[in-house]
Amino acid sequence: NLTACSSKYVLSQVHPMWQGPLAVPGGDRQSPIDIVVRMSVFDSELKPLVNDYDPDTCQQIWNNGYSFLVEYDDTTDKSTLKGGPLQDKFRLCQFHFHWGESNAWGSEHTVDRRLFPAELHLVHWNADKYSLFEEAVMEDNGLAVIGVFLKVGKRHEGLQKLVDALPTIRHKDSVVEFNRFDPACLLPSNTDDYWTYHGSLTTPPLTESVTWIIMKQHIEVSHDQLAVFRSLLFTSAEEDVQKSMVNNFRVQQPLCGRTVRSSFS
Ligand SMILES: COc1ccc(C)cc1NC(=O)Nc1ccc2c(c1)[B-](O)(O)OC2
Ligand SMILES: [Zn+2]
Repeated sequence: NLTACSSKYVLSQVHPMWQGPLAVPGGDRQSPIDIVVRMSVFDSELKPLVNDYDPDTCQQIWNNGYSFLVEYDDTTDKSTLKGGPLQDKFRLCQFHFHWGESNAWGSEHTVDRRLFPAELHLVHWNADKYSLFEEAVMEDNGLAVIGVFLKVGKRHEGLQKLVDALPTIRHKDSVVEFNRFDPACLLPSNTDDYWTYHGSLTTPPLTESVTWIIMKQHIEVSHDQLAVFRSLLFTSAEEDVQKSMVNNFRVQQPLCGRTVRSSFS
């Protein structure tokens, strides 16, 4: 729908979590999107991704009232991402997931309209250009986010350590120490095949600062592991009505003439 692209301000969908429309300045590169495979353009210049994560930089896991975040110490270059479509070196700051109340939906991006039960986002910021995540999140080319689709299948051994910590952060704003988790274990075996496009955060402030790198290959987690995600709560311990943390995804946004490039033909 071109109207959503040409207007100076686009009203993002009225999202249950955000109580009403959100005006986003100049919203013509919003995320997530549907990746139409046959419309993506193979770019032979795209390099393999180079991720170099140090599990010792893992610090804590917390429930922010919308997802759960595993946060990393990003004060040094110990956990970095470069290569792929990126010109600069990016530092890992956190990863989180989006999921549905059922296995039928939950991802933010889709591939030829196909929904996955969940999607992992590994968030990095441009440490060559900025000195803080808070700065980079407001700037063009400030963030690089790796998206990985989750499918329900065999149990993911690496994920289990994280799943076991979730009951200790059931409520919004709860935090626990979380150490020595290697996020590389959540990447698919093949990270050379991906789609990439310029987009935005999918939650406020919805800034258009993200180079998205969406993996073609998904990872598998078990039904029971995903069920523990759904045992989290949007609400804090004080609230008298507890709401289960499910469907924490944004609806697909208009492509507005953007090209999605693929690293594979
Ligand atoms: C209230 O939220 C904030 C307050 C202050 C600052 C500096 C940033 C944020 N939000 C933020 O970083 N969101 C955010 C960051 C990265 C990603 C996403 C959301 B996603 O689209 O889900 O995947 C990648
Ligand atoms: Zn996300």
